[in-house]
Amino acid sequence: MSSLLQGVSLYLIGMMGAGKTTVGRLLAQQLGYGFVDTDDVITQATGRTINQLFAEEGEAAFRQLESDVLAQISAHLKLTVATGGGIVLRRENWSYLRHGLIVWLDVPVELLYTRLAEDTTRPLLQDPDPQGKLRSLLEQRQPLYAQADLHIIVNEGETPEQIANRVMEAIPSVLKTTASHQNVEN
Ligand SMILES: Nc1ncnc2c1ncn2[C@@H]1O[C@H](COP(=O)(O)OP(=O)(O)O)[C@@H](O)[C@H]1O
Ligand SMILES: O=C(O)C1=C[C@@H](OP(=O)(O)O)[C@@H](O)[C@H](O)C1
Ligand SMILES: [Mg+2]
Repeated sequence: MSSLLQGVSLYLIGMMGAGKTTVGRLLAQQLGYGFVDTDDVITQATGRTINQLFAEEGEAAFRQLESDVLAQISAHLKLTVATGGGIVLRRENWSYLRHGLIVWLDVPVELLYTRLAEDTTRPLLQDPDPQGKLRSLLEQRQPLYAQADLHIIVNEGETPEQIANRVMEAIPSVLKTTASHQNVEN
């Protein structure tokens, strides 16, 4: 598979709780790729948590850091990149994501909510109605996530391993589509 990909990196996008970090690690192992999580790079570089950054600097400053980090990551091949759920919001980020194959992990809001109900590390969910917040964020972002190369609809009860396997199985179909597009256009 990694020879088929020819070193092209994978970028996982999707909502908070979709499993980008968890599934991304597994995919990196399976592909023999490096693994990078944009949130981890930001917290390591700043020495602050995502909660602290949102509280002390604001979301706009966080988004700028996120774009800067993504720009640097996109210079590398052979990575599986777990992004933060809001990476799709900035147009400039798409030019970096397009360096690789973009995979949308699409998880129903009810499932996201059960996964994140006890979680305190996502500042945007520190809201009186976290499920409603997830719903409105998804409504806003869905058309952006839909620009991914690969759309993986995750079902309840599917393990991270099963999801990673489905991504692996789906990759050749996207590469084939890309190649046939090129044939038509050239
Ligand atoms: N397929 C899955 N089934 C059950 N729980 C999962 C699954 N994938 C991820 N999780 C859990 O959901 C939470 C969010 O996962 P995470 O990988 O951090 O998502 P993201 O990076 O997309 O926000 C974590 O507690 C993780 O263990
Ligand atoms: O959806 C978002 O806007 C965010 C998602 C988080 O990452 P995960 O998607 O890994 O939870 C993190 O970047 C930050 O809390 C903002
Ligand atoms: Mg994550």
